[in-house]
Amino acid sequence: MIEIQIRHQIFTSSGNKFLEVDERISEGSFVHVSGDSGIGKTTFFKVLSGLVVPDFGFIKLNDKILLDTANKIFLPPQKRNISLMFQNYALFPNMTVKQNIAFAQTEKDENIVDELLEKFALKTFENTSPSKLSGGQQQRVALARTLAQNAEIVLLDEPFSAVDIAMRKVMLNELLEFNKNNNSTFFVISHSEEEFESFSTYNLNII
Ligand SMILES: Nc1ncnc2c1ncn2[C@@H]1O[C@H](COP(=O)(O)OP(=O)(O)OP(=O)(O)O)[C@@H](O)[C@H]1O
Repeated sequence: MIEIQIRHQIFTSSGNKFLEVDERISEGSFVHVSGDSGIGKTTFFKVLSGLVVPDFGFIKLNDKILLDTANKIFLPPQKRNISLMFQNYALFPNMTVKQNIAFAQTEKDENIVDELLEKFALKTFENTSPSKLSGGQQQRVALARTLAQNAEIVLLDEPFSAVDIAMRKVMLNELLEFNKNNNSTFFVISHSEEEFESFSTYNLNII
């Protein structure tokens, strides 16, 4: 079970508001995160992963407390076993595609890297710098890198925004398979409701 309680003031162009989340989510869920633009979805991911400390927060993953502001408990990002794919990919320009994907692995496993290169049609670019790739190709590298971490919680911020429809299907199937096989919990921010409606097991709408 994942318990999440967050209250955090965010500063938007239309004034200050509170990002408020209070949810209990079963492990292994595929969570579709929705909400208006600028409502705080990315900030929510940053709080979950430990990049932002909220004004108030309690996050528990099974028996492990990741955050408890009332008791001054804060596990840093590297101790949370959560992987995060940013909207802007944040790939390392001085590494090849393959090195980018392998970098994230705490336990190195080249077979997994090769499998991901294959599945996301990146094999031919494995020794290329990501800066030479198109936006959609870079997004595929970012997603492969995030999955390669094999984390308990996977956070994906608009993971398909730059890829074409055919590749979206491939990537989506890959995510679902990964979700099922690894029992990791996925949180996916996406504006395409209909794409996620049929298979997401939990809806988290931020208001
Ligand atoms: N650490 C922070 N503390 C307070 N406010 C923040 C913080 N980080 C971002 N903000 C503000 O919170 C607001 C919400 O931003 P955020 O990127 O989380 O929204 P979003 O729902 O992901 O938007 P979009 O769907 O357009 O990507 C923005 O106006 C931003 O300036």
